[in-house]
Amino acid sequence: MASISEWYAGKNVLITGATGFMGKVLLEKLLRSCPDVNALYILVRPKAGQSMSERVQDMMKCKLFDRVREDNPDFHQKIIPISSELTQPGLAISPEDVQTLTSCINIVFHCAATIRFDEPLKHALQLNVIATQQLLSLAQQMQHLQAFIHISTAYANCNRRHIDEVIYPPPVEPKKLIDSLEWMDDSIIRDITPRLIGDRPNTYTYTKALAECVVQQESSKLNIGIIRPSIVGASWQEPFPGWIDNFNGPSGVFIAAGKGILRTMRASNDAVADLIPVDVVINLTLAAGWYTAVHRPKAALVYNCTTGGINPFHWGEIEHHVMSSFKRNPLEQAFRRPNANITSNYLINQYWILVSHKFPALIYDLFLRLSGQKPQMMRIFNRLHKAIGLLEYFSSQDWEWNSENMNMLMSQLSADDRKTFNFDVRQLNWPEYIENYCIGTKKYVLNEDMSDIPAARQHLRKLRNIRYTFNTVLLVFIWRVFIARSQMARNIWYFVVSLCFKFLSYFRASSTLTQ
Ligand SMILES: CCCCCCCCCCCCCCCCCC(=O)SCCNC(=O)CCNC(=O)[C@H](O)C(C)(C)COP(=O)(O)OP(=O)(O)OC[C@H]1O[C@@H](n2cnc3c(N)ncnc32)[C@H](O)[C@@H]1OP(=O)(O)O
Ligand SMILES: NC(=O)C1=CN([C@@H]2O[C@H](COP(=O)(O)OP(=O)(O)OC[C@H]3O[C@@H](n4cnc5c(N)ncnc54)[C@H](OP(=O)(O)O)[C@@H]3O)[C@@H](O)[C@H]2O)C=CC1
Repeated sequence: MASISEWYAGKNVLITGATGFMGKVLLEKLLRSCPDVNALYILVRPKAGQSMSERVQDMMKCKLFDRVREDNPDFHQKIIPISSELTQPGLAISPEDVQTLTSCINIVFHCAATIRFDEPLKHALQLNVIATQQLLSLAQQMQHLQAFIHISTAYANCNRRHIDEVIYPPPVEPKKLIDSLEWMDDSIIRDITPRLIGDRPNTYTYTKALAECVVQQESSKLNIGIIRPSIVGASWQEPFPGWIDNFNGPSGVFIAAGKGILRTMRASNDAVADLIPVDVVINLTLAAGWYTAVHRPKAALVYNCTTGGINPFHWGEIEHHVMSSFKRNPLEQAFRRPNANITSNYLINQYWILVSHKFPALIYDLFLRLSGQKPQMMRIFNRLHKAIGLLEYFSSQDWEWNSENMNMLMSQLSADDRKTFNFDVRQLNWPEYIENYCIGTKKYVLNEDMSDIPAARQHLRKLRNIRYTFNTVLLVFIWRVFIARSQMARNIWYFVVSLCFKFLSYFRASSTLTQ
């Protein structure tokens, strides 16, 4: 049987969400490990004042593509951008482009989605469900399509504790919901959203569950695979360790902790931190594409792409390794020395928020005001509290995912494919991975130079000295206030001083005796 790379040779691939975190890694891996792939069609929209082509050109300059660039400087010729806005009717693809896609595409990878946890329901539905439906309709017109791979999330069914590799009945029939939301006013939708999402934490997980149902409805007409990654983190090995380009999920938390801003967060020390490296997800996705096309399973196969059941690691351990990594490789211009702690106790967390977040922010903003600058720390903390508030649901509990299909797929690969498209997370060394992850946030998200580490360490030493001085001054001040106001404090003070004095005289006496 042909290897995975051989199978992709000569194929035309369609990717949605190629400008996103996972889409970019998918594009890079295809170009690097399947060099004979014919063309990669990517659906892209203009954004933030940049045209589609400018965006694609910028993307290809990204460091992520360095290895591909080395192997093949003309790699960009294989990438064919197609203008598309997924929230528009017909995905806003021109009739000529529809014609091209329907006549040549062999495999579709659907990565695009809104992953924001606070997305208004109507928009999340539009992008995560309706766009998926429209893409499936387009796929049905593709004359040479062999597989359709949909990227879902392991948390689509996070209202269950144990999650099998099956598509669960949707919370509501997607079509009915789409029809009803069409005529509803935004304010009404906002009001009924909590009732609709029920025991799911946000519109993201809710609409991803509906999208799976929409995909299943088409599974009799197409060869479909569904990938459900858990919390996707920096790359483990490919194209280089620690590659990450965004603040989503744990990355923003790590950065905030590394900068010394985040000191406390609600999370359970013993809960499994189901992180999965992005390269593992992409390798599995490409292998699943190959398997779906070659073996044509009768029903859509779901792959829970998780680590918890295979090589578990816990939030408490993550906290420890993140902190020690940022102490060894500090971020530049930290606000305070990195020292974040997680707790599952609401009241303790609130106490530390007050003492370690709000109080220092207030003092710093006061300092900024007095020095004629605009206060900003309180604003940063308010945003941070909003973000971590949305993540706490996922860090305070754990889930069990069955990952039999991932194991089955691994058993189907040749020894060479298992190396080239490695998704065996049993080999993942967590401390090493977390170290590279933290360094990756520094290098690729914050664009900090590793040569600045000595200066960053020096800055941390300065912060430590400021803290010691501040604590000493505070202690002396509080004590002075007490001594001035309370006879009892004065008595304690004299007692402690006389005790120290006696202790010292005793030592002096005993040392003169021994001479
Ligand atoms: C050491 C302790 C260790 C303890 C560990 C505990 C860790 C727990 C982590 C648990 C993670 C669980 C994730 C669960 C995932 C489900 C997986 C998925 O399926 S789906 C995948 C998971 N999906 C997600 O993770 C999505 C979650 N994110 C959201 O929903 C929204 O970003 C938001 C509501 C948090 C903020 O909305 P809003 O206020 O409107 O702000 P915007 O978004 O518009 O961003 C504005 C600017 O700020 C930037 N920036 C953003 N975040 C941070 C940050 N933390 N910091 C700094 N900066 C940040 C951002 O880049 C942007 O910059 P620019 O472009 O302007 O230059
Ligand atoms: N990151 C994670 O932790 C996890 C992600 N997933 C799933 O993986 C997939 C990819 O996630 P990730 O790469 O992290 O997400 P990103 O937010 O990084 O990327 C989303 C992609 O979708 C595109 N997109 C969004 N809206 C539109 C639109 N209206 N029209 C055209 N394109 C649009 C974005 O394009 P643009 O650049 O133009 O905005 C971008 O390319 C998603 O389906 C997500 O649900 C699953 C589990 C975990």
